[in-house]
Amino acid sequence: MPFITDGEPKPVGSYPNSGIDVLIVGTGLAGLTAAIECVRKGHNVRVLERNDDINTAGDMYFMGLSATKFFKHWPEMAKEFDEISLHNAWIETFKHDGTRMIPPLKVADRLRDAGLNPDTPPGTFQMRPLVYKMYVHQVRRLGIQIQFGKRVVDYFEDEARGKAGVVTDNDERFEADVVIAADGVGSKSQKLVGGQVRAMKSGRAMWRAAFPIEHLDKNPEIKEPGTYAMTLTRPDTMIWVMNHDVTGSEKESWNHTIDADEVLANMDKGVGPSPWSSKYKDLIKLTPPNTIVNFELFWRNPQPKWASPGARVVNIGDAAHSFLPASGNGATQAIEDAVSLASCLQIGGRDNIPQSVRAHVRIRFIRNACAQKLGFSNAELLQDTDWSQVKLDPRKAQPKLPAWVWSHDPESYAYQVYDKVVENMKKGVPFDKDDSVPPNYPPGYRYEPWSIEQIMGDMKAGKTVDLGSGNWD
Ligand SMILES: Cc1cc2nc3c(=O)[nH]c(=O)nc-3n(C[C@H](O)[C@H](O)[C@H](O)COP(=O)(O)OP(=O)(O)OC[C@H]3O[C@@H](n4cnc5c(N)ncnc54)[C@H](O)[C@@H]3O)c2cc1C
Repeated sequence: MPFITDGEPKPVGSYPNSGIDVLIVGTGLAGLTAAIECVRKGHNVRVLERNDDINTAGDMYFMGLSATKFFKHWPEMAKEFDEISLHNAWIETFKHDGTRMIPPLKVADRLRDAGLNPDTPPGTFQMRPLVYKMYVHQVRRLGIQIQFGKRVVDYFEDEARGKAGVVTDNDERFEADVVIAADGVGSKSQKLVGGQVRAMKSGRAMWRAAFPIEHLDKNPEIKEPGTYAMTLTRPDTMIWVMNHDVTGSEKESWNHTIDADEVLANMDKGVGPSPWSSKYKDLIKLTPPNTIVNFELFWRNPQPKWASPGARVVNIGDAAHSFLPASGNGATQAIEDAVSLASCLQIGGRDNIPQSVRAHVRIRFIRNACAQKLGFSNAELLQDTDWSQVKLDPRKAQPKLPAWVWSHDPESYAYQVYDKVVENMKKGVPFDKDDSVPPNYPPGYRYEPWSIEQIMGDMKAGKTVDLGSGNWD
């Protein structure tokens, strides 16, 4: 079985050994961040992954500033992130029929116009394969042990012995002081942890593809950057994303590809807005085979149960809370979770693992529920843009990227509030009445359970998404 072990572990700003054995399931962004940060916090880390290798597939996602703050501890990673990031990018916005709605503007100028510092943007669009490779390089440098081909089918905990563990499909058992379930949507830990929520069909899906830019050489007109609405053009890669109504062939899987002909036939049938510009169709025709992912979008309500009864198994990332891919927060919140949990475990130490796990969940839940709601409202905005308004005011097509999301530092926040959170837990203060802890969610917000059914009901009645109390800007 392959291990990644050829590195020399020298984390910057590292902590002494905590004696805490951590077992991580999953090598998504959540699992790999947890592995890297747990090493720095002095924990002993082992990682299990069901696949035979790290899956560097995918196209693009939005990486929020808050998720990159921990790079300051990892200079090689920070350097690589800078190298793979687009500098001097510019954006223009087109309608599906090819009409230009917002003229081209340098991203830096757009940020300056919004009163933001272009050197520290709220986040950047990144290519998943490049970010993943950057993570893999860091994992290698640290010599973190990843055991591939280990499909976890069950989780358990033994409170008396202070241990938790997993069982694989080959009946192998792995144990540790704490197990981090970073195994994505539909985590196998749900049987033990509870908190399973129903996945609701949204009726929507996305065609998305990333491929080498040379494929566009056959049609130079299409190669012009910025010809399409939802595209990212990099020097070597072309990426496009189109939202559409379900056609019957989509799946919630990043490996589920379909033919270009199917996309074109559906466009001709009037799936999604029409008429589509012929330029979009030409782009699809040039997309190489086995490249277009047809990803079905599911909604899941927020749920606060992320830890097992004895708090020795804890969900992070998509395993705890899923985001719509268009909401721009799934990767960011997954990384924040990992950084927060590694920190809480360090603060509490080996004798207080369940307390630290519960404090971490309390620190993260309301923030995530708010980010999910914001993401939902942003995704709806992208989908149902009122173009007549956009012509008048480009900000109408702009997703909200408020300071409470991007300015957050999940590591320093955990150190700032941990003691107070634990004190309030001990006093029995409910998590949604914890006014003595500074918020990491919209200032002034008071958490109230909400559901997607409610939001959809409001939207069908012509109301805008009610985000709730507090300052969400
Ligand atoms: C191949 C792939 C491509 C993606 N591409 C994009 C994209 O282009 N754009 C975008 O916005 N989002 C994409 N995502 C989703 C995005 O990465 C996540 O939503 C987000 O980063 C949260 O990550 P996560 O680590 O919580 O979950 P995930 O990224 O889903 O990672 C979960 C990991 O756990 C492993 N795993 C699952 N079940 C088990 C099990 N039973 N036993 C052992 N291991 C298990 C999986 O193989 C995977 O490595 C992609 C995800 C994947 C897996």
